[in-house]
Amino acid sequence: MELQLLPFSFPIIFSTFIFLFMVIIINILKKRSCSTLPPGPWQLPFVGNMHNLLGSLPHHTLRDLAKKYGPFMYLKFGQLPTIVVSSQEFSKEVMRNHDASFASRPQNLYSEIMMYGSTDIAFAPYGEYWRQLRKLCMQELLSNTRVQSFRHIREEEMNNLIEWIASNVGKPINLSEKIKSSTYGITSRAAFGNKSEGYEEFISIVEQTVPLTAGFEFSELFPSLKFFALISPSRYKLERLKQRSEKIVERIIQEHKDQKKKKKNNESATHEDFVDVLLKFQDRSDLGFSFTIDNVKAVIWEIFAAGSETSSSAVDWAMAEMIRNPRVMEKAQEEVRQVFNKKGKVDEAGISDLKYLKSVVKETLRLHPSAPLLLPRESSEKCVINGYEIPKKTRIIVNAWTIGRDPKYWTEPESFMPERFVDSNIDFKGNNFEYIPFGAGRRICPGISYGVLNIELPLAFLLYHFDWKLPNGLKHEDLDMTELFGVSVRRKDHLSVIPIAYDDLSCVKN
Ligand code: HEM
Repeated sequence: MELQLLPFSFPIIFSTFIFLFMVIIINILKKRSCSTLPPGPWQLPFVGNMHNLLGSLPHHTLRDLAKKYGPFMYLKFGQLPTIVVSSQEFSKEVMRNHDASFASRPQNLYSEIMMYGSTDIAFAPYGEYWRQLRKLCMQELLSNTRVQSFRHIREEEMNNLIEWIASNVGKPINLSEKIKSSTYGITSRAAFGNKSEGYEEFISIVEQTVPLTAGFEFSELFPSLKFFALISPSRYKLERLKQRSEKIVERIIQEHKDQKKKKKNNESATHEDFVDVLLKFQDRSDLGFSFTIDNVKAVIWEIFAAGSETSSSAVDWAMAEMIRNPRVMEKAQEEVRQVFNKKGKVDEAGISDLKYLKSVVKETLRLHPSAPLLLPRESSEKCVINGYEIPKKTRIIVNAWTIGRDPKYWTEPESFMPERFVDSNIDFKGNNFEYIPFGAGRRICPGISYGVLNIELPLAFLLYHFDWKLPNGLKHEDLDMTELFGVSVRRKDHLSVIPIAYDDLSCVKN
């Protein structure tokens, strides 16, 4: 079968190469005719599969290029003109001084398919729809009151996790898997009210879409070659995943509608989940913008994906870093135990007293920002920065990972030293441009409080109840910290560890 195809496929491959060669030459000529662009490599045609072809992750490769061309670098991803920002100074230019010009996002295959034509918050183009939807999200979904209303869910899920670990004391466990399923459990209950049927499948769909969210697919890098977009295997994969996720979301929405009919009007609104809230706003004429059932589905999907993957990978990194740095682990445990020993159990009320643990979380997000290249932005108008003219529709990538490790701003940048944050005013709210794990400006992450609580609380539980050992005599300094590519960067290996009980665990055994 394969041999029969060979005579046909050779001319196709050959003509594709000739065509790509022509595209590259045209691009070189175009670039040379414009002298106002920042310096940079003329072309990076295969950046989409950069991690496979060059054996390097995009944020690493972009850092190496920035060392050569500077922190405000121009390059082309295929046909896409792109600026890569790798310094505090230029990230401030883009996300504060010229924030309005760079507040849009490029659309991609993922946002077109999974986000119902980019009608979620993260991919919606900058404009009235995004503004209204973001306001709704900030006031109704991710407000402090709403985040607090999920406290019992977080504590219950954490107690379940501790109970499971308690039954496996002294044995190696896959902590990464357990952290992930607890975090998804919290988001699932906050979003849907329970771990509804199909929730495991929903998680698996999110995981399969993660590598496709970055918009680095071949067909996306050459948008004028429309044929490639039509036959793209990613399109086919995403369409199939969407069909599966849509069935689950539709069933959840129907269950909520049925429950609402049964509920009496005066029933408490304090236990509203995200789906309840979003359905209240669907098709409302007084909303000032059209919010259809497809838009509801896009936001549900987004909150589920954004709300779990980011926090669970941060907990995983924090545990791995502390296991590699026993001094930090001991100090963090001492603090957690001092705060909660009187109560004999961890609860959310005490989290605000964990000054050192909060610094551990900040340090984790400095070295391992969940989204190392943030989410790409796109210029909505021509704009001049540092004398360079950035044309409309240029893609902007901010390399938060590189900035977080730059020796200009950080002493011993590669070391895990939470102390650097202890008496420092630097935070992640978008005011310190050398530290931007949640981005900055108009499009800064709206889920900071929700996300950070979902990192701090699990860590407090894990550190309070257990000491941790590596299995098979593995030394702490040998723990592998290799990253796995995706829009959210996880550790490549699962964290396999042995829990040793610190207390009698009576609080979770009851
Ligand atoms: C550790 C946790 C998290 C990290 C590190 C993180 C990081 C980010 C980053 C870097 C961006 C892009 C910001 C920019 O372009 O300037 C972003 C956007 C976004 N995040 Fe998060 N995030 C986290 C948790 C969450 C959670 C829990 C939610 C929701 C439940 C969420 C929802 C969103 C949304 C909707 C956007 C798009 C905002 C917009 O475009 O207007 N994130 N996040």
